[in-house]
Order: sequence, then structure tokens, then C-alpha cells
Amino acid sequence: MGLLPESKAQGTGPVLGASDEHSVDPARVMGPVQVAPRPMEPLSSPSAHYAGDSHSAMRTTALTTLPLVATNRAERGERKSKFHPKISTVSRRPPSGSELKDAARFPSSSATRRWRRGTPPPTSMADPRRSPESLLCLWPLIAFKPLDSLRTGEIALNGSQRKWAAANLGGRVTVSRYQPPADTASFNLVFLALDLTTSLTIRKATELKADEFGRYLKNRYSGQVISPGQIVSTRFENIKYACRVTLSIGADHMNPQGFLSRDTNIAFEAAAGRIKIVNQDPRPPPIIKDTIDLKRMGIGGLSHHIGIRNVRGMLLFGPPGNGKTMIARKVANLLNAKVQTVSGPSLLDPYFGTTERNVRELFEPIIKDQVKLGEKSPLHVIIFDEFDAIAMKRGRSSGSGHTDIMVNQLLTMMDGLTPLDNLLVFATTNRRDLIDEAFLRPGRLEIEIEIGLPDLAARQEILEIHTAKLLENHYLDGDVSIENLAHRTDGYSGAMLEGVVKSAVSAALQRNIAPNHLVWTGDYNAFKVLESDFVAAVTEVAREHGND
Ligand SMILES: Nc1ncnc2c1ncn2[C@@H]1O[C@H](COP(=O)(O)OP(=O)(O)OP(=O)(O)O)[C@@H](O)[C@H]1O
Repeated sequence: MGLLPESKAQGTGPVLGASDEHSVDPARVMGPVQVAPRPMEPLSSPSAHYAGDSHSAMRTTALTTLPLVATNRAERGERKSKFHPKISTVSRRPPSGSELKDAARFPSSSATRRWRRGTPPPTSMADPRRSPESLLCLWPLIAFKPLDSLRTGEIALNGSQRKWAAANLGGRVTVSRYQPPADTASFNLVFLALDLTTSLTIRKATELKADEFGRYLKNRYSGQVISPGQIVSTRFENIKYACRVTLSIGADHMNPQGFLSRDTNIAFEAAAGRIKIVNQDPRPPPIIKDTIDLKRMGIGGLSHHIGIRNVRGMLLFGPPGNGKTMIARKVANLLNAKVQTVSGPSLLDPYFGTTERNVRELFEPIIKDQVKLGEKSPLHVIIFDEFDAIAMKRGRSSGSGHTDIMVNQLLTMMDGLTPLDNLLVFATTNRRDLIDEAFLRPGRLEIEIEIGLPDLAARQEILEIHTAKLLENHYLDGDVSIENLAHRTDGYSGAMLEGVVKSAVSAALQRNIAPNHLVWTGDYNAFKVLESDFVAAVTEVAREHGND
């Protein structure tokens, strides 16, 4: 049961993953356990068991955070069994003195930095400080069951689970029990998008029936917690699929982590290649249904208006550069929708009637699909950037009343002569106060989400997102502290934080280019972006935005 070398063990983060068909026996599932990167703690109870143990032992001890050391079956002299192939194990025992020292160092390891990106499930999509990427970085969850062949204190993770958790064999992880919300209905997922391009085992072109595969997954995994980024390995019609969760939306507050239920709508994606998806519902299900508790989202008194209809639109408002457009684009893309992004001012035309025509043309393909295909129409998404330019309060403009005509036309198009059930509208604005209230009525932009400036934790997440590639390629100097940078950038928007990273990289590149020659003189392997590059970039970006 060999320990990994110290350096490797340090770099190993938390372990987690989807349960795959071999590691979960639904009858014995104990419920999800959260694996999180915490400093190791000594065992609190010698009777704490994770493997080969009874339900109750698991329940009574699972609250303890335990240090674990990964091993594999071969090391333990075990053969792969038919029912538990490819299982590696993580064994638990009291930490040695040197491991406790590691634990003290652990928080500064690159693995920890990477995992700090993880956050507990957001309480609301309306949280203005959460980036879409940050929504994808939840603590991984896994459902554990007792397995007789494991020794006391061991847990088993398959390859997909280790990959998702960036966990190596022999690495230490800590595990703690995860308590889902008591209201399980609100913890159910309403929508799940799975990307199948991770299915490496598929050698020849395969046709996958989306409807049947969806039913199979729901039968098999109903009641399991699914998280964004997770890879679920499963065998269907003799083919092993690795399904990566690219989008998951919960019933309550659009929490992206929740139970797969028989009512969860599943959409599949696969890059053009070996997997051809057929029988996919051409129109992904509505992302927002009456199952959402609108009151808890801060929208009172509209539930009875919305009934079971889909929400038609969302208004994203707040200061510039904090990801409004990005959120809209990501959601639209992941929903596999036909997306049109238009900037409000680009629709405006001084020639009489041209603006109205532009608006009409925008809606034409959507109306056509709705009339022709009805329920089978693909989902269309229109993203209106700078919406205030075309949705300004009526009665304010002096002169021709041109703006009022356009607002009326836009409202008419959104309502549709035939209700447009195939349309989802995102409108973004920095000036919520300028928008005509009529747009905010039910059936139009029913949900308003304020996306404000990021707070400290959100700034750290955003910086981590934008430095992830640098970190991965070892281009970040060891002295760079994202945490410090987050402290230094109070009041910066997401776009400004992205600018800080770009500017720091640019400064580091400059150092490696010979003056006057524009020739790279550095050593690619030794290229590092330094803490001082970031510090200078913070000031530079502030100056650019007139904030210094
Ligand atoms: N929360 C965030 N997480 C990660 N990156 C972000 C975030 N917010 C902004 N960014 C970065 O800033 C860029 C600009 O963001 P985006 O255009 O979506 O902001 P916006 O709120 O729509 O701004 P505007 O009101 O000016 O249109 C994004 O493409 C992204 O790179």
C-alpha cells in the first residue's frame, strides 16, 4: 500500500466522481459524500470506516474529515473482479508526522489553489458575483457504498472519477459527508446536458438513440447527485460511454448540482465524429419551469401568471464587464439553441420603417419554425445586448415618437401572434432604470437578474479561471498569489480582472523579447509570469479605467 512520493502526494487534490455502473449498487447506496480539499486532520475515531462496513457505521462516521492515501488493487495483490473492474482504492489510516507537516503545507500547493475554485452550490443564480464558470466548479460529490473486498478505511474510485477529481493513485484526499437540502424535490435537476465526446472507447461510427439512452440513464441513476464537470461512465447497448456533464440546472434557484430524477430532461451533445445522436428532442426542454420557486428568487406574486408555461425571457442588468453577455451566450450554447446576438443600437436606423423591419426580420425564422414545426421547433435564443437602446421607456422621446413605435413593435413581436414557445430572450443592460416596464411583465422578461461587481471570493474565482491555463502549463511563478491579487483588485469588474491577467502575461512576454528585434530570446520552459507582473498590471488596468 505504497504512499506516493511526498511531492506527488501534496499535489493530489480531493477525490470524487460519478458513481459508475460497477461501483454503485442502488440498494446499497448510502447517499452522497462530499470530498473536499481540506487540510488533513487526525482520525477522531478508530471505528470510522469507509469500506466493507455497514450503513450505520458509515453514517455515524461520515461527518469526520479523514486523511486518505490512495493505493491500487494490484499493489494489494487483488485481481480485477468481474463486478469491480478498474477500481483503485484510497485507504485511510492515521497520518504520520510528516504527513501532518504536508498538511500544513497543503494549502499553498498548486492543487489546493486549483481546488479553491470550488464553491458550495450557489444559493441562487441571481447571485451577482458568480461567473458561469464558477457555477461549474462545485465540490465534487460521490455516492459511496460498502464493498466487502475493500479493507477498512478504504474507498474505491474508478478512472473517470479520478480524472474528474484530478486525483492520482496514492494521493491523499479528505472526505466529508454532504448533506443535500431537506426539500429533495427542490434539489432535483430539471435539465441535464451531457457531452459524449469523452467516450474514448468508441472505435467505429455509432448511432445513439437519445430518447432510449436518456431513459436508461434515468432508470439507472435516478436519485444520484450530479454535478457540473462530472464524468459519468456507463455501458449502454454494449458500448461504454463517458458522459461529461456540461450543464445541469436544478429545480430550485437553478442550482446546478442536484439529484437526477425521472423528470430530468436530458440533452446529449457530441462533436461531429463517431457518435451520431438520433431521436434527440429537437427542442431542448425549457430551462425554467413552474418548478422554480420564484418567490425565493425575489420575484413575488408572479407564479400564478407563469403557471406551467415556460419563462420567455430574462433581463440581466448591472455594471459593464461582469459577464451578463457571457452568461447568456453560455446558457444558449449549452442548450443547443439557435442563437442570434444583436446589439440594441445596431437595430436602429434613421430611415423610417427600417428599424421596425430589422426587428421583424429578427423574429421571422422563429415564427416560421413555430408555425411549421410547433412543439418540434428547435429552441431559438435572442440575446439583446444594450437592450436599453431599443427598449427605452415610452413617452420620453421628443420629436417623431420613433422610439415608441419601435418599443411597441418589439413588444408585439415578443408576445407573438402565435405564442412563441420556441423562444428564449436574454436582454442585457447597464441601465435597468431606462427599460420600459412593459418589457418586464409576465410572458416577456419575467426574470431579472442583477450581475454586480464581484466580491473578494468571486474575484478570486474569476482570476483563477483566467489564470488556469497558465497554471496548467507551469507558466505561473510559484510566488504568484491569486488570493493577494483578489485583495488588491477591490472594485474591479470581471472584464478588468481578465485585463489584469492579459496585461501581466504581456509584460512577461516583453521580458523575453529582445528590444528592437521583436525576437523571442527567452526559454519557453523557463517562461514565468511573476507576481510583480501582476502587481504592475493591477495598476495599469486601474489607470486605463481611470480608477487610479
Ligand atoms: N464573472 C466572470 N467570470 C469570468 N470572466 C468574466 C466574468 N465577468 C466578466 N468576465 C470577462 O469579461 C468579459 C466581458 O464580459 P461581458 O461582455 O459578458 O460583460 P457584460 O456584463 O455583458 O458587459 P457589458 O455590459 O459591457 O456588455 C467576458 O468575456 C469574460 O472574459
